[in-house]
Amino acid sequence: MVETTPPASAPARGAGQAGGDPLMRATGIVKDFPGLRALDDVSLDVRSGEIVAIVGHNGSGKSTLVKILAGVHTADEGTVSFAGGGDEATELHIIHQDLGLVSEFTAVENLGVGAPGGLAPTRRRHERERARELISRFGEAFDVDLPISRLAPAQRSIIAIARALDGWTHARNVLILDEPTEALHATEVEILVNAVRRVADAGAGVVFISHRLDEVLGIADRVVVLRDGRKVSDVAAVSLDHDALVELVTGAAAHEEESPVDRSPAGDIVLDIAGLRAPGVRGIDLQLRAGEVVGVAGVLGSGRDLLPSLVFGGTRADADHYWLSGTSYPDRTPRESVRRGLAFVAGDRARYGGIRAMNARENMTLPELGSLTGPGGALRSAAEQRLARALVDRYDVRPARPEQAFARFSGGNQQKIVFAKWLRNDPRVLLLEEPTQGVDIGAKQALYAEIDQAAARGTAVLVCSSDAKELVRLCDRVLVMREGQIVAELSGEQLTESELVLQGYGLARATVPPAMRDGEHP
Ligand SMILES: Nc1ncnc2c1ncn2[C@@H]1O[C@H](COP(=O)(O)OP(=O)(O)OP(=O)(O)O)[C@@H](O)[C@H]1O
Repeated sequence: MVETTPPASAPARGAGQAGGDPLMRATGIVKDFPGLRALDDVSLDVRSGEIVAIVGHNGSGKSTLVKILAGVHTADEGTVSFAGGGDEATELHIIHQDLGLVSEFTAVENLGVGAPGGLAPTRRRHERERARELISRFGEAFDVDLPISRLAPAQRSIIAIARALDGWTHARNVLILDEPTEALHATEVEILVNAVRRVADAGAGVVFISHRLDEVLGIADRVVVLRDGRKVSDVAAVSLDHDALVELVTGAAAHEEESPVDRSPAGDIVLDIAGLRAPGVRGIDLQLRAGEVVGVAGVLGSGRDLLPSLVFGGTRADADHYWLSGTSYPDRTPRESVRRGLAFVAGDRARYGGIRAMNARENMTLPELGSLTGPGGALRSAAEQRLARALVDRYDVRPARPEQAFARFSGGNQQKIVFAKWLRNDPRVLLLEEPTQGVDIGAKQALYAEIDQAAARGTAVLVCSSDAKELVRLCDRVLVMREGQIVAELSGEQLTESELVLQGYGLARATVPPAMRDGEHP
């Protein structure tokens, strides 16, 4: 049993300096799930003023530890304690991977400053202004009256973070952020990191979970590494560099990152769209050829994250024309899109990625069961099981249990299952939104290889990502969006991380997409 015992209060050192007795102390935590020890004798101290990063491969136990600290799970062994008592008791504030927001509510309602609907106009105005002010601390300004399901992932993250920081009665609390930056563009990350640093400087303890190791080294004072449920390292961040951290996470020496593949020239046009329009997207022309990987970059609010769902038919969009494999496809729906060979790995994994109550096997085989059914339409169970087993092995899903419920896999392993589900049928067009979010450094390279191979088999790939490095690694060319329009196209030597960032912010010379030159229309 976990005892949550407030220890004798011991004030921490001055703001901004890690020191004193811990605000939070976990000792000897053990957690077993059926057939699996998720945490094995893990201890963690968090002091006032320090930012502690927890890193580890997918399934290493990070989220389980957070859930135990939060009291969501009960540990089988070990204790968790917090400093202070009464009004001074250290509180724990957590932003989980799924953010814990209500999709149908607006930003104002999610920030808890207004009950949904039914407020007097003056009060509502006041609360709207308050919500705008909270969000503006992150350098952001977006429509606080939209249901947050219509906002970009990064905007939703910002609302969750603003909510967690709002209303603290004293500064010496502990804030845990579980992969808060997965969908954020580099500059958005910087905004968040600065905000988190301010919270620590004011005297809070911060726990930051991320797979982005460079980011971890930039923000953390101390780095705790979990591997297979055990703590293998707990050291000052200054004593680590990228390679040392990779080695601690993977247990193997860091190897050079794969260089981009040399692709054969792209084939015929598979997807040909002109004048795609929807709220936030103002007339986009897009052509994808068989075998090419095209990226979409842009800052928060540029329309970057809207594009895959608009192309897929998950969100309604008008277009002057929309041709798929030479056939007009004016009325798009997700079901029909799948039938016509479109696949969509959505950024919002919790909502669209997988069906939580189904197991991994059912999730992976769901989009296309035709090849697994016999003459009478009955499912050939043995064939389905064989396929599920092969996919679990190929994508290195851990644990390798096709019968385990999707919801019980760690976030990164859920992403591998979603990939396996969409890639297994060689889609004509593969739409990817933040394809490696929550995926650890080893699995990321494996997913990149899968994308390369899909392209080599002739799939046209569209990849929207906040990670410029990822776009440079994966893409033949990258379209840069700003204010709902494509403002540049980068390829060849122009396609660099810095150029993508400059173009995203409109700080570089405009590059006219080749297809728009000389009045030519794609
Ligand atoms: N409710 C559950 N039932 C069974 N197994 C679970 C449950 N929750 C987590 N696990 C397992 O415990 C292990 C640790 O999972 P956890 O979510 O803590 O990993 P993680 O380090 O947060 O991974 P990721 O980086 O992918 O988010 C995994 O093998 C996971 O499948």
